Amino acid sequence: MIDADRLSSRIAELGRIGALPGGGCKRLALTPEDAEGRALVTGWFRELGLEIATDVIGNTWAIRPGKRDLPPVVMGSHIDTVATGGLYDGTLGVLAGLEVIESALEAGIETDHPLCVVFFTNEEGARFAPDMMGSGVAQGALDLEQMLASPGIDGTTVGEALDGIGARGPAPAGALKPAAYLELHIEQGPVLETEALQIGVVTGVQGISWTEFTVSGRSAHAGTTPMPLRHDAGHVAAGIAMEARAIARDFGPPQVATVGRLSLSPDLVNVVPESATFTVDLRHSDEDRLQQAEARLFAFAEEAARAEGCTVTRRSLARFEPVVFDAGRRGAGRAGR
Ligand SMILES: NC(=O)NCCC(=O)O
Repeated sequence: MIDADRLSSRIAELGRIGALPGGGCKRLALTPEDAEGRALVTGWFRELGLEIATDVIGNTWAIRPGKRDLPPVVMGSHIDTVATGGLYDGTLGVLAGLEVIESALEAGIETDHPLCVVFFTNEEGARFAPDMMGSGVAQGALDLEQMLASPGIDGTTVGEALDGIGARGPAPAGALKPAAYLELHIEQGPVLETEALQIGVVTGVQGISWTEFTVSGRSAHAGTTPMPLRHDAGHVAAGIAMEARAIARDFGPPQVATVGRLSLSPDLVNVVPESATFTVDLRHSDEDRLQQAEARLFAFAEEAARAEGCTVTRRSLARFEPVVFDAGRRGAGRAGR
């Protein structure tokens, strides 16, 4: 039996780090708050006498040895949050993994495979793109050097931020080789709750496409510049944002589209913007549909910029193909219901 009270109290204690006044918390990756969270969780690993390791991108894991020389069954998630994060997002997966190990230790249960709990660095991608960075590096899906050079929203690179909080470890990327990976995660959307379901087995991960657009036009006086003579970067950005929404509408579920960041320059009430930088997050569980959504958006952006006498450039911040989870593991989840 796991100790649900111990699990809840750990979730609450971790949630006090970076707590927001109205509830929830903010522990952006590799900030001092993240460092405090890492220290707390690693302290719990240490109290159980587990073998702790940290790799070059700050992924940290703890192992309870198994009876046989086999790769570990890994449980975990992340402890970084977005700027308006919930208490359970990521932390549940890490602390539930810890709880499984502690309960097994208390009950004297020995397993063939080692049991491992891990927290991956920058899974949220809120400070540094892309998301799922630590696990991507661990699995060889993302290049370590490129990720270390990735600039954050404040200009600091991942490498600098890792060193800033002393989170860079000696273990090489890919040192953690799981036999299987299990993650308990709070639902990140409202569907289970709307349908009054307690729990679901996740079937896969959406394909993710993050693009940063920069539109360049010409600043001009808002009062005296006739509309046909404008090269309004803000107008083009607004059109592209509307098109992203139209794509989601036309494609239908599960296509989703989000403009999460947008900044105009010079960002003044009475000046036509000379530049606009913004992001579009497109997701779909089918790779062909995702590519079609990207193609439509990119073509629209070119045309919208041209029509306004502006130019547009784009930069890919994240691109992951959809993943379908292992059928055997999913079936095991259903059998246990
Ligand atoms: N909470 C969480 O696991 N986030 C993944 C990042 C994303 O969905 O962009």
